[in-house]
Amino acid sequence: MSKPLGTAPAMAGSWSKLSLTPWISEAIVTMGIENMTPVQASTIPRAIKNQDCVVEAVTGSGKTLAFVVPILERLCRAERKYKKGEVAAIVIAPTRELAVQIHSVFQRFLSTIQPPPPPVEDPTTSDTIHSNPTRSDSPSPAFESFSLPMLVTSGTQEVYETFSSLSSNIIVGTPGRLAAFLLSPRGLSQVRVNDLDVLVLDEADRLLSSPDHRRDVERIMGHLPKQRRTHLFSATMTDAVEELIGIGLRNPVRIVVNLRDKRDGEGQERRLPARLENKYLVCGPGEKTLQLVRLLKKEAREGGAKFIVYFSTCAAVDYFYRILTKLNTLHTFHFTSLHGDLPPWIRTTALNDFTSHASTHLSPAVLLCTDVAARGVDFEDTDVVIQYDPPTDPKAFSHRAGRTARAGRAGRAFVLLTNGREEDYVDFMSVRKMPLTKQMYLSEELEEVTSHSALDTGARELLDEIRGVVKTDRELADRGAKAYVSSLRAYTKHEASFIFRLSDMDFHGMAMSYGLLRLPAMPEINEWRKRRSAVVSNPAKTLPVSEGDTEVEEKGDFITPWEDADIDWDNFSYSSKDRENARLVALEKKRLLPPPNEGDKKKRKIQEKMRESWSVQKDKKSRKEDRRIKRDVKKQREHEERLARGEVDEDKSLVRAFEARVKKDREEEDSEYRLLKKEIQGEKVGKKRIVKVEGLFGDLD
Ligand SMILES: Nc1ncnc2c1ncn2[C@@H]1O[C@H](COP(=O)(O)OP(=O)(O)OP(=O)(O)O)[C@@H](O)[C@H]1O
Repeated sequence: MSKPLGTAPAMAGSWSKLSLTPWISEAIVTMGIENMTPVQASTIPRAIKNQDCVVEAVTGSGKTLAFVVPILERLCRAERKYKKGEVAAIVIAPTRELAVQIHSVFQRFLSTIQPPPPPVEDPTTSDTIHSNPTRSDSPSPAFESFSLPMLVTSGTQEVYETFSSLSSNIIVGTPGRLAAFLLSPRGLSQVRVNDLDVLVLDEADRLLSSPDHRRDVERIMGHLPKQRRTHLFSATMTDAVEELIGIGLRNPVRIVVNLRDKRDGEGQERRLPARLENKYLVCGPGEKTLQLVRLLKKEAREGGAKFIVYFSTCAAVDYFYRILTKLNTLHTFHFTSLHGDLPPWIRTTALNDFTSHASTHLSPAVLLCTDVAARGVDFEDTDVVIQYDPPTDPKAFSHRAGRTARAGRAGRAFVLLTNGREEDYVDFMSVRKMPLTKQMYLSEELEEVTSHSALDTGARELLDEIRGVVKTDRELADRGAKAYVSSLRAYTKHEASFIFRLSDMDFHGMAMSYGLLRLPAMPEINEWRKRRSAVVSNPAKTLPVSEGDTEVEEKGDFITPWEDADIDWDNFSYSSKDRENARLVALEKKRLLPPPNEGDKKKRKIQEKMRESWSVQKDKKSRKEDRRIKRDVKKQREHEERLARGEVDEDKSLVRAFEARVKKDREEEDSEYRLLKKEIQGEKVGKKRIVKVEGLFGDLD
C-alpha cells in the first residue's frame, strides 16, 4: 500500500531493560524488534516474577510476545529442567488459526537454540566448520533443556506419538483438543502436568463465551496443579473473565493498556489502534454488494493490496467466494475463502494462500471469511478490513477491525450498514469507545457522493451480472439461497437486537445483493409481504410487527422492487454430472408419486406447525416457557397458602389425583402427537434425501 507504514506503536523502552537470557534477546533482535510495546513493558517483568496477570490491550499491540517471552524466560531460570513427558507451559487459544500462529512464534524462538548438527571437518584446511554460520558460536546451555513446542488442534495427527518424539514441554492448542489430549486415559498416563509452571488463556473472553470452550477450559484448569502462574489476555474482557479471575487466578495484577485519542483534544479513551481509520458506509439493502465491489476497487486504486472481508456465516463466505471470483470487474483481485466449516488442511492452505500471495494494488489479495479469522490472527500488512455484515457480537467488531493497523501501521476498516435503523449502530459503537466516521456512498466512477436515487442503477446491473454467473450452475443457485437464509438467521442473533431487527429487513433488497434468481419460500418473507401490502394500502395504519416487539411504525417507505429471474427450473441443471443425474431421477420419482392422501386433518395441522417460521417458533417457545414459569409460581404460592391454612393433607390427595390426570392426558396427547410428528419427520427425511440430491433449497418453492 502506498500509505506510509508509520512508526511502531508508542514504544516503551528497550528490551535490554529486562535482562533476558541472552539467546532470548538474540532471537528478539533477529526478528527485527528493537523496543517493547507498552503492553510488553508492563506485562513481561511481572509475568517473569510470580505474578498472575490479566491483560487487556488493544488489537495488534504485541500481546503474543508479552506471554511467549516470560514463559521462555521462566523455563530458562527454572532450577529444575523439565524432562520428556513433562509439560511446563500450556497456551489455550479459541481457534485453530490463532493456535497455529502462537505455536509458530514459540517455534521461531526455540528453533534458534536447537542443538547444532555435529561439526564436520573441512578436509582442505582441517578446520572445524558449522553448517549454520549465523548461529551463535557458543550455543546457550539452555538448548539441551528445550525442545520444539507442540501444537494440539484439529488436524494434529498422532498426538501422543508426536508429543513423545518432540519431547515437548510447551503445548499450544484449542480447548476441545487439549482437553481430550490431557484427559483421555492415554493422556493421563503419558502427559505429566504435575509441575506445570504457566497457563495462558489467549482471547480469554472468547474462550469463556462459548459454553463448549468454557467447559473444556474449566476441565483443563481443574486438571492442572494450583501452584502455577495463570495469565489471561484479550483486547476485550467480559464478566465471564471476571468470574474466572475469582476461581482460577491468585491475586492477579490487572494490566489495561488504553489508548487516548489525542485528536479530539480531550484525550478520550479508544478501544481501537491509534492509526486505524474506522469508517461506516450507508447504502440501500440492494446496494450492499455493489458498494463492496466499489470499495474494493477504490481502495485498490488508492494503493490497497491486502483486504479482509467479513461475512456472518460460512454459507455466505462460500457463496460470495464463488460469485466475486467470476465478476469481470474484479478480475485482477485474488480471492481466498476461510471459515470454520472447512476441513483443517483446507483452512491451512487458505491462510497460506492469502498470506503468501504477492499482492500489489494491481493484483490485490482478498480474504473472505467469518469470525474464525477475527481474533488474534496476525496477517501482516493488511491494508483494509470490510465488514459486509456487522458482527452479531459487538465485541467482535474491534477484533475484526484490528486485523489492520497492527503494530503501529496505518489501516482502514469499513462496516456496511443499510439505511434506516442500522445507522443507529454508529452511536451504539461510539458509546463503546469505537467511534466511526462516515464514508460517503461510492458512485460508478468511485467518487464519493452525498445522495443517489432510490436504487442505484448499478445495483440492477450487478444483479444481472451475478445472475448470469449463477445461471451457469444450479449448485450456485442452491448456495445463494442457503447463504441468504443463513445470513437472515444470523441477523436474528444480533446482540444489538434493537438495531438489527428482522422486522425492518427489506428481504427484496437483500436478495438483490445476493443475486438470487428467486426468493426462497420462507414464511418470514410471506409475512413481511402481507404486512407491506397492508401498509401500502393503508399507509396511516400502524401495524404490530410480531409479538414481543413494540409496535413499529411502517411508513410504506421505499422497498427494493423485485422480480424472480425467468428460469425453467425443471431444466436448470447442475454442472456436476452425478448431481444432475440424481436430480433427474428424483424429479421422475416425484412425478410418479401417488396424489397426497386427503383427510388427515391432524397430520396437516402438525405439518403446518412444523413449517412455521423459525422466528415465530422461537417466540412461541419463549412465551410458552414464560407461561409455564408463571403457572408454577402461582401453584407454589397456592400450595404454600394451603399449607399455612392446615389444608395440606386433604389437598395432597387432590393435588396428586389432579396431577395424575394431567399427566395421563398429556402422555396420551404426547404419544399421539409424537407418533404423528415422527411419521411426518420420517417422510421429510425421505424427501430430504431426494432434495439433497436436487439441491438444498430445491423443495422450497
Ligand atoms: N515490540 C514490538 N515492536 C514492533 N512490532 C511488534 C512488537 N511486538 C510485536 N510486534 C508485531 O506486532 C504485530 C501484532 O502483534 P500481536 O499479534 O502479538 O498483537 P496482539 O496484541 O496479540 O493482537 P490481537 O489482539 O489482534 O491478537 C505482530 O506482527 C508482531 O510481530
